[in-house]
Amino acid sequence: MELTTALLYLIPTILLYILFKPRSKNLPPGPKPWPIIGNIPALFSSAYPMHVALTNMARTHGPIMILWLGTQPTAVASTTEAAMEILKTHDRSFSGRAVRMSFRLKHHIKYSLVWADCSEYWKLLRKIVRTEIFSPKMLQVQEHVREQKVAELVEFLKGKEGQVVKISQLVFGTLLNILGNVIFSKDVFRYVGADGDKMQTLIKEMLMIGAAPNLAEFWPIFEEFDLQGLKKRCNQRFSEVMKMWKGTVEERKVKRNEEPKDMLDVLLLNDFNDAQINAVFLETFGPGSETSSATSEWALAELIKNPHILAKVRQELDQVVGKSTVKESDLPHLPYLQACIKETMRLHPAAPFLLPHRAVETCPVMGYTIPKDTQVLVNIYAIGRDPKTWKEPTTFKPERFLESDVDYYGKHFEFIPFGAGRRQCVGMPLATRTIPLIVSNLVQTLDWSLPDGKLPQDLVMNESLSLSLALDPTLTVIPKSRV
Ligand code: HEM
Repeated sequence: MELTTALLYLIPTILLYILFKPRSKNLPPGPKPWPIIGNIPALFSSAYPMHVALTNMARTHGPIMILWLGTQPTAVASTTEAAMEILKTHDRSFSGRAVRMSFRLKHHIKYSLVWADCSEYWKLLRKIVRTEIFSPKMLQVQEHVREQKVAELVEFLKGKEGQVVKISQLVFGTLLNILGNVIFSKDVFRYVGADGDKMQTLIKEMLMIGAAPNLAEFWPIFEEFDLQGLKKRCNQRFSEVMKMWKGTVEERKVKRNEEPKDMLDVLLLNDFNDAQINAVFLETFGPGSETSSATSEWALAELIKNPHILAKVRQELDQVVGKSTVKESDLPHLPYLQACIKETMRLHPAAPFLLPHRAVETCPVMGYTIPKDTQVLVNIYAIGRDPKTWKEPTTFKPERFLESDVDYYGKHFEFIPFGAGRRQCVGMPLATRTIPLIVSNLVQTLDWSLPDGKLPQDLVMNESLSLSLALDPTLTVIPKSRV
């Protein structure tokens, strides 16, 4: 019945599309689209994952190109200059979000930080997050908790000596615990025991569902039918995950901390209601965990694959930290480690297209016209591997960051793993502490070998793109305590 109704909508839409196909002038170049389906076949039937397919297409069509995903125009920026025009010169015009259909949940989207346009509420939320939740003071208050969570990970791994472990799963759990403590001062992941990873499963499933291609994104006419059931499945996970923290929120409403100690205290102090609190929690657990764990996994994989670089990291740790455990306060004194993390983010950006932007008004870019409501992707994967900017672009070479002042804060458009401008990642101050802390502790205290007697050079570094740009297959390693 639903399908029949959908077809009744679709047929007139196709006819209208053929008759009144948008013929905006001066669009950027791009591959020739098919009627109705646009460039979907070129993109999804390619032998390469989407980020590589788009990088290859840009070689033919140039720094800014346009593709039609079904009936929806998508502009893709693939050079430093194009990124700068979008995120700096015309930052306001491109500050909208192209909202993933599966995330358009009734009680969520209204209060979303990630998916809202730059409304007054969005501005307030960002201000609170920046100045009260990830402020230098609050980050310092919680520093010892993050160090403790990383120490627990290391202890667990020491107990797994000689056994094969999937590192990303454990790092993801550690990050959920770090975030759980940022959010409401509680762990949400247990290394052992039934249901210890329930939150992890729900968050991953939600992100996976959200990242899956949704027909309604290509043909918005299908939105209300939810033909693939993606929105419904996402909503179910959201309801379940909310139940996991409901008790904590209710308890805190009754018994408040005098001084704000975590995100929940801050939100209650600012009179946030339950729906607002749920949205903020979800959007901290979601983007915070997956991106940081993918980056930590890539960094460890690169260090294992490049033993001479790992040796330099350990030498720096020996000199700066000696026999003590690496603390967050050591991180500013470990430039080589920091260079390794930057090099990881250049080669393997967790969000290779940032999050999808949207033109809130028609705007020029590099002499072309981007029509209002076009989805805009900034291909930082292509930018990070552009041979015009980077020597030996596909080689893992941390030294390049020691020799330059290029940093990830959003001023150097050739390297923007956290984005730039008004939609830049709000979690950057946390991520830039947590990831080097995890990676340095893992290599300081443990030696790593590969299963089945494989040598470092045998490590396969294939990428897959779903929730984020992930190592595929995931890194399986055997830990051994270092003496
Ligand atoms: C390696 C770690 C991380 C990376 C690479 C990363 C990357 C990004 C990127 C590329 C964006 C979109 C920027 C744009 O569209 O222009 C973003 C947005 C965002 N990130 Fe992160 N992120 C990381 C960690 C975190 C953490 C730890 C949190 C929170 C705890 C977080 C929360 C957010 C939020 C809420 C947004 C949406 C901001 C907005 O639209 O206004 N991220 N992040």
